[in-house]
Amino acid sequence: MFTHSISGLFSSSEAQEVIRLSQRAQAASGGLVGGLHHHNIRRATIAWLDDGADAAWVMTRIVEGVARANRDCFGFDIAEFKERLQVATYDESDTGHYDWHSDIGEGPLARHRKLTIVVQLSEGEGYEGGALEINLGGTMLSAAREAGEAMLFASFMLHRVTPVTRGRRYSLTCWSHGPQFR
Ligand SMILES: O=C(O)CCC(=O)C(=O)O
Ligand SMILES: [Fe+2]
Repeated sequence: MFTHSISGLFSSSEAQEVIRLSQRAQAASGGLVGGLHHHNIRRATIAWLDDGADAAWVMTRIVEGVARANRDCFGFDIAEFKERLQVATYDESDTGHYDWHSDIGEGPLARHRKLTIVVQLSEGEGYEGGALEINLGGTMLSAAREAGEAMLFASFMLHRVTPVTRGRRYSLTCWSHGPQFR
């Protein structure tokens, strides 16, 4: 299997705190970091968590979760975390979504992505739609919706976020890197 979930990687108050840190990062940069992706494939606002002292615990928790899951389940050759933590906001106002895609791409970083981890930051009752789905080739796996739940999958797997039809969904995404799959 190329997917694995971790229940309660963050508590719901920790998830709230991550949202707060991302809003502060965005305010500090005049809202321009990452910015708004507004096209047919993806409609979301992106912020990157700075690695200042009060956000360092977030990365530590992610690295621990990924390392444990990789040891127990994936066994991938993972060497580094080369990208900052991404907080995405999908809003009802523009039916935020992310169509089917793989996280492995042409770029110097995207080429070396091995494992993707996505953490739910919003409470599942706070929005409708906005489901993170992973295509297992015929069957679909829906990620748990409670705040703090983590879903990990091989970065080459197709996944999507269905349109948010009510409320707002925040998610935290991080990629780990290593030698290209072969
Ligand atoms: O927000 C999510 O649940 C998924 C984000 C994602 O797939 C990505 O940033 O590549
Ligand atoms: Fe993705």
